[in-house]
Amino acid sequence: MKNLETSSMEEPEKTGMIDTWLDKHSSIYTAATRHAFVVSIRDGSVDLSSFRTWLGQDYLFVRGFVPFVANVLIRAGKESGESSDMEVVLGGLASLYDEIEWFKREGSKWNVDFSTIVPQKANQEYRRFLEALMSSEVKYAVIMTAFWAIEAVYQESFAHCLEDGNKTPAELTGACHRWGNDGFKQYCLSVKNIAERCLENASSEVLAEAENVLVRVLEHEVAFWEMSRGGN
Ligand SMILES: Cc1ncc(CN)c(N)n1
Repeated sequence: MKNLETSSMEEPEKTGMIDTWLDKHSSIYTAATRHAFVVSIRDGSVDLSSFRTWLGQDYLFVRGFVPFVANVLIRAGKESGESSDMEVVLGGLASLYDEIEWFKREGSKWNVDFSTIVPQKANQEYRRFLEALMSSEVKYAVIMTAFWAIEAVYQESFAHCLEDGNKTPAELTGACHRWGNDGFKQYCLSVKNIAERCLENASSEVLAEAENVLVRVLEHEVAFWEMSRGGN
């Protein structure tokens, strides 16, 4: 299985449309990447029943995310015009196999029986949104922007739980390393650079759609954290 932690090449950060949009929508971006649930992991006050809720719901989310990434992969092969896009997305897709195995191990560790878990409203709505994005009507630049945002929120959030001064409980650092490691950060940067390259040549309609989709992803991420914090 491809290991994102060791295989990513260092990519330079470029400033483009996405950073402009993140500045413009900074309050929802901060709400998604510094949510109270994430901050509670970092400061050690996390309610473990919330963590268990997140674990079960995210397992279901990731199973729905696999076909979404597979769709991105097909489109990278057909529509991108850059052969390296496919490798970047393929690396992400391959790592989802490990991610599902990791969830199963965590499920046993935390006594979360995934077979009995029903997706909550925020999860269902997020997955419906992903399904809509898989339509062939949605432009490659738009789906790439969404793909980047989905991955980047987890990267930023969990990296925050590992930054200096954290009191993240030892039993939760595995989750934080899964998305907070440098390889995942570089992979997110590769996806961002693909999205930026596509946005450079996009029409104003496509740019408006990509901006809207970016904000919608952030809203879904906030709702997902909120749902997790609700516990049960
Ligand atoms: C809700 C959510 N968003 C993003 C990711 C990162 N793939 C995730 N696992 N779950």
